[in-house]
Amino acid sequence: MLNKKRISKTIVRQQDQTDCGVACLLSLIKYYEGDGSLEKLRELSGTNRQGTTLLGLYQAANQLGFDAQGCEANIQAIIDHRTPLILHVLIDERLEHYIICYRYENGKFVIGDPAKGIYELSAKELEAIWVSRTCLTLAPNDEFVKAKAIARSKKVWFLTLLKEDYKLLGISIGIGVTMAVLGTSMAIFSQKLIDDILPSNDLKRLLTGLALLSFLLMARVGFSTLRELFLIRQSKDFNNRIIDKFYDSLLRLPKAFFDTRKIGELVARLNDTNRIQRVIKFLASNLLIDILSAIVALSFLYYYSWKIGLIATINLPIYFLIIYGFNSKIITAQKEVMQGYASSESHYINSMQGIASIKNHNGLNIFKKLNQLIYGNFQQKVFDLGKIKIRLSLFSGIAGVLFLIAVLGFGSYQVYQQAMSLGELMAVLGMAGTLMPAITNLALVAIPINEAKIAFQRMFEFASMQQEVTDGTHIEKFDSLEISDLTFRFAGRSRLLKGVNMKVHKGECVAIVGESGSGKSTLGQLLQKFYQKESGNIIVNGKMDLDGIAMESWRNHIGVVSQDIHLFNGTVLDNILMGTEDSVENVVKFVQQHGFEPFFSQFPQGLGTIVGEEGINLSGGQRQVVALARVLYKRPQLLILDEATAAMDRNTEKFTLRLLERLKDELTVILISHRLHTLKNFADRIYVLEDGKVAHGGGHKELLLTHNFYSEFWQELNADKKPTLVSA
Ligand SMILES: Nc1ncnc2c1ncn2[C@@H]1O[C@H](COP(=O)(O)OP(=O)(O)OP(=O)(O)O)[C@@H](O)[C@H]1O
Repeated sequence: MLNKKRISKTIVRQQDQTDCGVACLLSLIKYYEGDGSLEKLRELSGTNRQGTTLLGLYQAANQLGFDAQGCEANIQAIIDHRTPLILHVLIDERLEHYIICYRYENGKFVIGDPAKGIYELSAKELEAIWVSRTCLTLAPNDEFVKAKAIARSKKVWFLTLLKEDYKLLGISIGIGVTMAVLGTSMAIFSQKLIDDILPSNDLKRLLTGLALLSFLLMARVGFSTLRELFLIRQSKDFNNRIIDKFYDSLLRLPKAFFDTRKIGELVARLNDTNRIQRVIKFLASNLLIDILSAIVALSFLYYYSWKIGLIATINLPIYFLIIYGFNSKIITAQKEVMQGYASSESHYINSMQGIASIKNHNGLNIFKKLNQLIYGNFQQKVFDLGKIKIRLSLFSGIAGVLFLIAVLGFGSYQVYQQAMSLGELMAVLGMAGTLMPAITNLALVAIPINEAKIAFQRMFEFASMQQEVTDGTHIEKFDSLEISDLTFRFAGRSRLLKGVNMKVHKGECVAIVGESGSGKSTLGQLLQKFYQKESGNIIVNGKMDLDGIAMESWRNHIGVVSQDIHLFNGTVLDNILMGTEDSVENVVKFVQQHGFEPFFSQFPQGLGTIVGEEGINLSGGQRQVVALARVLYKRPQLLILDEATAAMDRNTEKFTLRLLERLKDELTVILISHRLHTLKNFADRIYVLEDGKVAHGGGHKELLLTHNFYSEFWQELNADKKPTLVSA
């Protein structure tokens, strides 16, 4: 029998239309008691704005510990298949969608639909929408990680973050306990004052009592200040530590992670760490005091009147029931607020970065409207959460008032009956006055805890991702690189490189040319170890596979100037040094020796000119010159230039090529370029990338003998140069 309860508990709803595939996969992960997030699955499956391919789902499932298989099947095969599978269907004859078919039972298919939930379909109904007849079967294998194991590692991660704070937190908790006890002194004193001191007419007793009370209250103020001090110190240390750890984990994630993320979302998550700290502080400062205040106050209530104590005890579960009812609503609303915040942050960054395109396209109004929509949506979520919180406070507030009235009413009755003194009534009211806010705070504690839980969850999601593999063999120098039968595909995409073969030796310059989108830059990125190849070999120095070489060692030997040059905030000098400790004189010497001086002297303050967001904007060509100086200063042995001269004027490009020619003995160059005319005299070999393979390779003359992308260029150029008859 199919466990429908388990299905309805584990089905994950899609966040938008493109998520249906990953939502199906996540539902099945949860169905098999695992855990995960849409975020992670999106990355593993290469989900983008068009959605997820079945191939992407297959790849993600296999990486997550499933034995997955994509197949074509028919209805009978699904009836016979007794475990859940994902079907690719067509809704309303046009919309591609994924659903889960859990099982065929009692003449119907039990369907889990990330858009609509759980329902049943007859064979005929399913046949009508399952047009492609493709499906993904999956069964968890030994590598499948159960949710419990994930929760354990989450806990360990969190505790390691908090470990160094135990002492400070312990001290502030200790102070908190003392404060909770001292907090009762006022109530006790009021009882003594009314029942004993005032009737005795003894001024000395009154003064002694007041002095004692002043001392206790002062001590409370002193302790409170001290505790605040400890807590802000803990805040500072914890925030530094958590951001340091999180930022470090982020930087160590593979490049593929950043390809699919919006910067705003990442920044929002970094800011989320503050929420966690706020809650730790709140818990350490308020929670324990509230618990202790409640216990102490309740004990005193029992001490003065067991009946009033009982009234209080009965009242407590009411609060917790109220909170329990609100819990899931708050969690969902809070998640949405955070998501809304991340989206609006991302929208700001995106629009600021693309300000030129917005202006050129007269897109101000559209972006303004978009902002109203995105930010409005965020504020609506904040409003919705606020409404839930207000409802919660309202109910708990009403329960509080009812409780106080009950205590006052019953206490007054006791005084009428002379079962209680007036002073005791005052003390009881005082105690009830401390008990109520403490209980209300405890009842509301679910909110910050949930907030921190979500923030932690969002942070852990990134921090726990597989980082770049950095270890391996160190190499002393670079001699040669040989690529054979290299294949590669981006997650969920068809194969981009289908068996690339090429080689380059020390002192050589090879060029890679081909149409846009043929995979040249991707090949360059594979050489930078940004992505994992699918198959084939990249052999370094004739013996070592690139995969086995330590990341740091490899990156020490290579230098890259890529299509998108990023200059960091700081001076030109800072950008050349990139954190290396060296004297300015040495950099100046380097700049002079390499002939960069005329370029940098054009900048207002030469090497000291501030570039990047806070300084002047350099032209595209100037940026490329700075990037070239930066990479050569690193003294790489293998230089990868990806359209590195594309923005330069003819003279600057000539300077660059001459400089590289000069350095050729100590430098191997891989040049990815569309500037084919430059290659004739510069490149020792030219590889033409076509349909994922090196279709042609050789020197300039050799390539001109066959028909290819490179020879076509020269043919057209020569044709253009032929004299034409000018009609009179
Ligand atoms: N991170 C990515 N995820 C998925 N697909 C990608 C990613 N990066 C690039 N692609 C795709 O891979 C293909 C090859 O891109 P690549 O940048 O390597 O081409 P290219 O030959 O260098 O093009 P160009 O000459 O225009 O620079 C393109 O279709 C591109 O859309």
